[in-house]
Amino acid sequence: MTKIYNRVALIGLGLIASSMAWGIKRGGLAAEVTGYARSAETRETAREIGLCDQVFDSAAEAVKDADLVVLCVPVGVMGQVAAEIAPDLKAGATVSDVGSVKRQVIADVAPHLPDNVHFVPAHPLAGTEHSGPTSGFAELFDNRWSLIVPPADADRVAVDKVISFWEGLGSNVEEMDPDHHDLVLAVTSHTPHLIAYTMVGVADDLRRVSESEVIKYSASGFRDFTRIAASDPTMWRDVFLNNKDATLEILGRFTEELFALQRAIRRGDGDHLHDYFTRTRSIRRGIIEAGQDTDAPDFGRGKAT
Ligand SMILES: NC(=O)C1=CN([C@@H]2O[C@H](COP(=O)(O)OP(=O)(O)OC[C@H]3O[C@@H](n4cnc5c(N)ncnc54)[C@H](O)[C@@H]3O)[C@@H](O)[C@H]2O)C=CC1
Ligand SMILES: O=C(O)C(=O)Cc1ccc(O)cc1
Repeated sequence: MTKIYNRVALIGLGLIASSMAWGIKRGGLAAEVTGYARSAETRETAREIGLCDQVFDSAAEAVKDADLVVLCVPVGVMGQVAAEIAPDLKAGATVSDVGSVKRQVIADVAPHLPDNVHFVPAHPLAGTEHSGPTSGFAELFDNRWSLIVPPADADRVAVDKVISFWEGLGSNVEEMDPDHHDLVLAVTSHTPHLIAYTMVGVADDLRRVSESEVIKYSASGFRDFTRIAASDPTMWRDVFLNNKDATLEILGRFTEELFALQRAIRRGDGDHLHDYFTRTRSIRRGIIEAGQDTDAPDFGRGKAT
């Protein structure tokens, strides 16, 4: 049990905040956790399940006396929430967030914060397709990366405390610059989500294949697509609207490659397809052999041909 903060305030009580609340309890990372969510129903549920020590009816009350305030709302409303809490932040407090996009969130939040608080944005690379206060679990961040994205002039002590906090929640932590974060996430998370949404939409449009067949006969790839495409629409709308440049860049490259593969299929160019798939297979194997896939214990090992 390592107490890092006296009072932590969680604003927005969905999947990530509820996982943090349970994880804070598990690790003894704070003496007290307070919470606030916009909807009265969410606040009531949070009270019923004992998610926080206190759930307040306003964000201002929840952040009073908090040493760490974490914004756990969709990225499109981060700025609005920062403006709401700014007058009530304790001097010397740290404000952080868990948004999936960093450059726009920093641009939206930073101008509202008083000079006497620290701003240390973060992003846990862990989640599920579920949302809301009952969807969280303490183990969500175990052995997953959390990226810390501090401004260049950030207070080192404040940054190190946020790092210890995420380590206490079970994460492996690395620091990253906001633009690079947004490009990496556009490749590894945002564009893949859009592709999953599209593929499930295509299957839904194709009336010759019934819905029950889609589920019944789906091999694991498509099953994963349907899981991902069940993610929260508000959260993902905000991700794309706020990481426009990087996702458009990656989508542009994706569609070019897709057209090239489409042409190879039409022309019967098996060499193109085989070369392409050989290259992509070696990327996956390289990641696993380098021991960088924290999720894949043995998968694929010893099968190199
Ligand atoms: N779901 C995931 O897999 C991951 C999500 N994130 C990021 O974490 C953040 C939260 O996502 P989730 O917990 O999944 O969402 P969620 O939908 O489960 O929870 C969001 C919460 O914010 C509240 N909220 C919305 N607007 C608000 C406002 N204006 N003021 C106060 N509360 C408000 C909602 O009532 C809800 O309690 C997002 O920024 C998302 O990009 C980061 C990593 C993974
Ligand atoms: O559920 C999944 O597969 C995810 O990809 C979870 C996720 C969603 C959004 C993030 O910003 C980080 C992780």
